[in-house]
Amino acid sequence: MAATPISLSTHCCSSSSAYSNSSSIWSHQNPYFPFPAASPKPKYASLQFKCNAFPNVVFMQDGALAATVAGLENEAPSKNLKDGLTSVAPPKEKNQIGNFDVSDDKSTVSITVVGASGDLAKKKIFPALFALYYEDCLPEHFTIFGYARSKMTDAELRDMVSRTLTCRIDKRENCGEKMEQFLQRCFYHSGQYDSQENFAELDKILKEHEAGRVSNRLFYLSIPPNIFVDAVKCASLSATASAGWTRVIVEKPFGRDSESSAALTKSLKQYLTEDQIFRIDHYLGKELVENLSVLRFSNLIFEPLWSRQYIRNVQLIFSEDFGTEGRGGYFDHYGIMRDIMQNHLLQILALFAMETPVSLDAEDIRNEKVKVLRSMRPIRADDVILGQYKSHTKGGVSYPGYTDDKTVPKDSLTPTFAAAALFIDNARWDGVPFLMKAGKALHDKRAEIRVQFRNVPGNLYNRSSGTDIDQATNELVIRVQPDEAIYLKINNKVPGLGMRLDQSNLNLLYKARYSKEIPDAYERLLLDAVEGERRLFIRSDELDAAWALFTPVLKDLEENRKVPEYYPYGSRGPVGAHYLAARYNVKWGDLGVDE
Ligand SMILES: NC(=O)C1=CN([C@@H]2O[C@H](COP(=O)(O)OP(=O)(O)OC[C@H]3O[C@@H](n4cnc5c(N)ncnc54)[C@H](OP(=O)(O)O)[C@@H]3O)[C@@H](O)[C@H]2O)C=CC1
Ligand SMILES: O=C1O[C@H](COP(=O)(O)O)[C@@H](O)[C@H](O)[C@H]1O
Repeated sequence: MAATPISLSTHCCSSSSAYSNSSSIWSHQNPYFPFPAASPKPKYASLQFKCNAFPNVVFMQDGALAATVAGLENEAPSKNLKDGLTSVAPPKEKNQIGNFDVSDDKSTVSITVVGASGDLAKKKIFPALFALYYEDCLPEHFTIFGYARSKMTDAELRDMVSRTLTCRIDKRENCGEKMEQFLQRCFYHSGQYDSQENFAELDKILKEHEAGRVSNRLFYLSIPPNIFVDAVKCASLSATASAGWTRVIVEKPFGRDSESSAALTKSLKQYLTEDQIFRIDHYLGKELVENLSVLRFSNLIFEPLWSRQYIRNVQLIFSEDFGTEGRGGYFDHYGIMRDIMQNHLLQILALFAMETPVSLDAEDIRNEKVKVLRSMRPIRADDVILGQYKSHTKGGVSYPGYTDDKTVPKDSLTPTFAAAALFIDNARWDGVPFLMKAGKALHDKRAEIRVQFRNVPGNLYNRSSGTDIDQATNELVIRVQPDEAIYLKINNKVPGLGMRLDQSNLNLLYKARYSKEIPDAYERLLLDAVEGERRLFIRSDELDAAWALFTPVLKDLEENRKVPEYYPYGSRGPVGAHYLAARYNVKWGDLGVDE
């Protein structure tokens, strides 16, 4: 029986006076109190999306997240796709995958991976597509094409895809059988990225596979950025879907500063409308990043505390325990601030700090994110610490330094580590340091958000308990990876007759709570692109705002040839990061005992 999703759209409060010190946070008069006493009946409850990967969660067409309640009937209204298209069959109760009826015989989706012979295609895109297929998330009629200059037959592509299957599905039941079926849908066409003629050949073959159905086409540009525009031009002029939609997923880097990013956007827009461009930031597809808004807007207990009044600082931390191995050539042109901070960490910051959006619709969310980015104070070069890893020998194993990579110039000053202090000059966040730290070749691999709360004023236990309560402020940690978790550090009494305080974690560890594995970010994003759901993709004004923030400081650091602090491969990074944090009275949270 179909399940009825209950809309979780928030009925949001006005928060204009929320930063005053007045009323108790628990009071119903509190302007942050997000739900009216009696929640109105959801406008509609629709089952627009459902596949095996997400059995308890459905996405409404407007992007609203809805929880299913088993046993109730589906009341789904239907809406057609925006950008596009010719009619898609109205939703049915069964076999509905997002905007597609999986058993719809009239339309088809062709996904072309441009740059199919490359690293990202093998490592992420094909495995994600297979996982979606395995979970029955792709429409009934779909075809996958690999396109690149390398000469390959269909059989060779299939062999490559099956050999590089690194996805979470590979140990599952019937994986081999499903893979065989999936591979039968994969084809390859060799061509140049700047040849309209070659794309016209692709178009011809796509048409044969589409067999007269309404064709919808998704091109995934998994190629180096200098050939993005050529490929978009040729795809758009020679291989656009004639009746259905055409969308293009673009991978970062989206330029290396405001100027080059604007030029790229301008060039892309010669051939595509903004609605057709899906700029990927795969961190937005990570489960815990997706969960950030749920945490904030569907729990009463967090949103009232989400401001300068209660939060002392926020830390956004990314570290990898390996270097730029194999990607030094690309990396040296960008550095860690462009590779990680300007996009992944800044996107998380925007989601973390935004005001409550009007709805969960993509445009409403992206509007709020842009406002955060535009409210940010210019980053001072003095508030940035740069580092670069050097070789190190440990336990008889020697690890290379960054400049030992043959594709990196010996005198490169490109930072592989950076820490920075950022501020949002708006009413909610005035004065709260948002500290970012990102590095390669560090001692561990992690990505997390740490929220350190203010001290308890006039704390009764400050002196008598023998605990340094100043050190024991509440901290909320959202661990994006690995071992996805949300935990809250609280102070509690050590059991016994005495009065000694301890700090413990209230811990939601995903692998203990949920038996199903977490889908890879690329699965979610590819599915969203097929669906036309833009919430997790970067709009051009968001991108402009992100570059407007980072370009001046990058220019300053580069023009002044700021020398990075050298840190040994596998270490915790430069000491300068600690001085930077101390300047704002902050201690990095990832150095604690629970780490
Ligand atoms: N790899 C990763 O982990 C990540 C990659 N990205 C981005 O994704 C995109 C693809 O990355 P990745 O797969 O690593 O890239 P690759 O360097 O592996 O390039 C992909 C394909 O593009 C073709 N190609 C490479 N260099 C050139 C060139 N100079 N001129 C024309 N064609 C070329 C090659 O195919 P052929 O010779 O067969 O035509 C190659 O197989 C890039 O934009 C990258 O920045 C983003 C995040 C992570
Ligand atoms: O975009 C990038 O991300 C990866 C890290 O992604 P993750 O999902 O494995 O955490 C990073 O290694 C790479 O340098 C960067 O370009």
